Amino acid sequence: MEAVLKTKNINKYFKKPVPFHVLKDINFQVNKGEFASIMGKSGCGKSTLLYILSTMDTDYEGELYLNNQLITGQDKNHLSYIRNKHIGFVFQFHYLLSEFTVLENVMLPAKKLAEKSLKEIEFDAMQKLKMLRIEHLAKKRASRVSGGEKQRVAIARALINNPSIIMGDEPTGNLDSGNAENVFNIFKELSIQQGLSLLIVTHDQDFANKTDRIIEMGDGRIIS
Ligand SMILES: Nc1ncnc2c1ncn2[C@@H]1O[C@H](COP(=O)(O)OP(=O)(O)OP(=O)(O)O)[C@@H](O)[C@H]1O
Repeated sequence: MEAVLKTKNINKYFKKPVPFHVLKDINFQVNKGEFASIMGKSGCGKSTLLYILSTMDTDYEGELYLNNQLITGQDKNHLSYIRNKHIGFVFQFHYLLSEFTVLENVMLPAKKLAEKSLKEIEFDAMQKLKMLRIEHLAKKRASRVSGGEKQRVAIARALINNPSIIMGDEPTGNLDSGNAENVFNIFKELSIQQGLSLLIVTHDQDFANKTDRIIEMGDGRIIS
């Protein structure tokens, strides 16, 4: 199995307000095309782990690999590049720029990467919007589309640089059941048809049950 993401003995400590061992010996991997979810009680360390896996937090012990490349210890600029190129994020809140159009929002991470011309980026962004069946919204301001549509725009934006993995922190947390199912189906399609890996933190048992694997966390550890 080809690992897209892999951790070796990740441990994390918070020093304040009191010393606290928040993540304990985290060892797992997500394979190419695998759709995995992370579940666990509030406060067990899911967001803290995702913050490390997404390369945002570098203050931990152990090793993190992305596409077999050691990420731990890389400098900030390189981490920012890796994050933008290889990881797509979808959060509970969409974080779209409300005054920008849908198309402009989707184009932003590719503009930041600056590896393609604006014409190419616009073409790619339209392709992603078509894939998510929201191309008719391209010229609308982000503030003018519905909640479910906003989350699909956020997914299109996460996909624009063709990442190896999508990470999500409760991406369906703000959606009604119909829209949540929609997002699940999009993720499933991406994993099957494009071999994209997904690692999604969720409190939604129905959502998790339908993923390929549930990673259960408890008290800072992976328990199953
Ligand atoms: N910056 C911080 N400093 C100190 N303690 C923290 C910090 N961030 C989080 N914690 C603590 O670490 C533990 C894990 O928090 P985390 O946010 O990772 O949990 P979670 O599983 O994502 O919870 P939830 O499901 O409620 O989002 C909690 O006890 C939290 O209070």
